[in-house]
Amino acid sequence: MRFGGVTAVNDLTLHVNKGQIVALIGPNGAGKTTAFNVVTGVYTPTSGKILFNGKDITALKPHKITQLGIARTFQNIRLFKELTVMENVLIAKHLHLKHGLFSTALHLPWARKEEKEMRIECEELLAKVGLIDLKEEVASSLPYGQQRHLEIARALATNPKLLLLDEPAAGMNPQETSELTHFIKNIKNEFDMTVFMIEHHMDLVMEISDAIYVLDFGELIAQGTPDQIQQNEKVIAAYLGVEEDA
Ligand SMILES: Nc1ncnc2c1ncn2[C@@H]1O[C@H](COP(=O)(O)OP(=O)(O)OP(=O)(O)O)[C@@H](O)[C@H]1O
Repeated sequence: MRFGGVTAVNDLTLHVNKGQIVALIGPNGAGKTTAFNVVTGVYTPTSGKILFNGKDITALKPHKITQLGIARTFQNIRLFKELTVMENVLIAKHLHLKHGLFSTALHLPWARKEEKEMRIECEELLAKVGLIDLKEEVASSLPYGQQRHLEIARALATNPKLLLLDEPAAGMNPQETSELTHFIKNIKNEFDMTVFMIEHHMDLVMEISDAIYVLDFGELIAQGTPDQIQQNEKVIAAYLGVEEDA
């Protein structure tokens, strides 16, 4: 992926296998978010291909890619802060509603039925992720860690097969990071989910990843299991030697 004269990601080949948690790590500016943006259709790669379940999804529009089963969260929290936990998840669910928000607003009978079914599905989702007791709380009133959990729950409301998490532990203290680690593990099991994440918190990455890819200046410098990555000298030099969250 080039931006004018800048090659943000160069010659990256990366596989995320079904049922795995795969992490993409690397120093600031290494090209991680650009890689996510290419996968989710925000950018069309200058060259190369993105395959999802064997289908070429290169250059599809973001909403089309979401419909095919890829959901994502962002580095910064993007909740509807004044809406409740339930409403935040319901809005995401509407993306998949056949009749759309307009017919729901008109209270057409088939829209009402679908709305009711959606509410049930959202309640089931919130129960699975441990947020059901907070469903009527306003999003901004939740502690930071739970706002992050809600963002992930909202991404799950589109029934993805693959979940992309862009620095889910950004700004978290060790306690919140540890809770997030359990949260992601739980999601993987509850939803039989495949997870591809960018993360700087090495405790989290090393504990839950099946495979890790390391980018530096847009180039892949290493890939392997957490043990292999921890011992890789190129990685230590490029990344693990620098302070986390730098
Ligand atoms: N839209 C854009 N236009 C021009 N250059 C861009 C654009 N997006 C990213 N870049 C450049 O691409 C390179 C990679 O940036 P990117 O944000 O992908 O890195 P990153 O690894 O996600 O960093 P961070 O950990 O800070 O989020 C940087 O040099 C950045 O300035």
